[in-house]
Amino acid sequence: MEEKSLGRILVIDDNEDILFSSKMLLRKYATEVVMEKNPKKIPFLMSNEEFDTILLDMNFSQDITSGQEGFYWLKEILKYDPSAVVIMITAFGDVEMAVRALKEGATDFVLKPWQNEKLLATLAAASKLRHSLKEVGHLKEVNKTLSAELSTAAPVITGQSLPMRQLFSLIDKVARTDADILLLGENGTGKEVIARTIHQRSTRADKVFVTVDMGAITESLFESELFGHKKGAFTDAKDDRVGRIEAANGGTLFLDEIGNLSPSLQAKLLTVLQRREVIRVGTNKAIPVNVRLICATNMPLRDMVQRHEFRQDLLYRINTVELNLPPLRDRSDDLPLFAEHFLGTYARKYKQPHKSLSVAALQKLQRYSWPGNVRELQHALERASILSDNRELQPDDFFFLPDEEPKVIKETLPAPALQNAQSLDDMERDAVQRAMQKHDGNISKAAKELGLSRGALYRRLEKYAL
Ligand SMILES: Nc1ncnc2c1ncn2[C@@H]1O[C@H](COP(=O)(O)OP(=O)(O)OP(=O)(O)O)[C@@H](O)[C@H]1O
Repeated sequence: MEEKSLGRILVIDDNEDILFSSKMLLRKYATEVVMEKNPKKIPFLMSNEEFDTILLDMNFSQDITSGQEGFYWLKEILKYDPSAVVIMITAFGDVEMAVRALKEGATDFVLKPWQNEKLLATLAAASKLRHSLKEVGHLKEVNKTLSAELSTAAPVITGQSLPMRQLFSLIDKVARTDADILLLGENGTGKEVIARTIHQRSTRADKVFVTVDMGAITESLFESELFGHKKGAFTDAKDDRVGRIEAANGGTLFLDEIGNLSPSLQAKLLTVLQRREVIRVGTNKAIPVNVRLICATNMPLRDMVQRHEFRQDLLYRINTVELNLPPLRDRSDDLPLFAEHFLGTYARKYKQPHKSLSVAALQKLQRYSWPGNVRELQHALERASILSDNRELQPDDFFFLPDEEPKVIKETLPAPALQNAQSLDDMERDAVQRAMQKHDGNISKAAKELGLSRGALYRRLEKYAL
């Protein structure tokens, strides 16, 4: 055993010989050994100090062997520190009493006179347990803090556009069902925000929400990150490690950018999801896991299945319910709400008066195509909040790069036409008209052929009065 690895130990026994011999044995392995003859000092000690392990005698009064005092003090200790690790000392080898002590919250027991090796082994196991209990306590705290932060600092905006109202009514239906969910949508549409909202509205709300960015995990670290590993399983495995899937046990596992997984990693993930158990690298023990799965991607998974880039069986495994997050340009009715919310956030952040949007500025924002969606809107509003002196933000407070020209039109433009702006418009009008005729007025199909979003096509139809 490593020196000082047992942390702080408290020994409570009315027998001075026991106190002395335990101190002699433990001082090498503990950072400190505190000895106490009088159990009545326990409340004082427990409210002022923290101990990693406590060795507690069962019987304090001479000739009394019922263990009642030991049980009483055990309860007292656990009142002060519910995750205290207490080892009972008993001289009588009374199995019934030891079993009762374990039931009442003791971690283990040792018999007097003890063998040093046995006592050290018991303490080593106890110290590991204490370490894990503290870690779990810490993680719970972190999780609580994060959930509290999330619900206060970043409320989800429901939006008032039709697509968002439809989306939230679906969310309310599925959130409490535990069904696995696939979120599809362009970058910045709020997939992660929605995943957290589903978790918060689910029966697992008080459990963990664990995110894994599949796009950021390298092939070599995948198994260790997701499934965990045993100390020594590979060169860099210095400690045992819990994988993200196991860490999410009982809660929600959010796999972001699932479309970025290589085929071999897709196969590994599928196996784990089907079996609902993980095996840490370097072990062969299967650990059952109960997680609610939410996956997200901005990639066209169905097209990828056609092209054999994404496994069909994995798609079926993750898409029990599919939710599509519409791009911001298709829900311009939500812009005023988002703007109001983010302008409020930045006013508080930069300690400024709450700015608003002029009608003209709002119109400019509603005409723009927002390729970066809500994230881009957020940045545009933050920039304008910082740079503009206007209380009411004006169109000039927002700068956008011109909309990308639709791909099909670009490809078919004959070179000479570029000299004349008028004919460029004509050509765009022609292309839009042809696409609409070809698809019998079906906006989605025409937009797809032109490489435009539905919103961008609507604007062009309006512009050319088609
Ligand atoms: N409905 C919403 N309510 C509040 N904030 C939102 C909403 N939708 C998006 N946002 C904000 O927009 C930004 C982008 O959201 P989020 O990260 O959830 O998008 P994403 O679709 O997961 O993006 P990516 O695909 O790039 O990971 C975040 O800062 C988020 O707070």
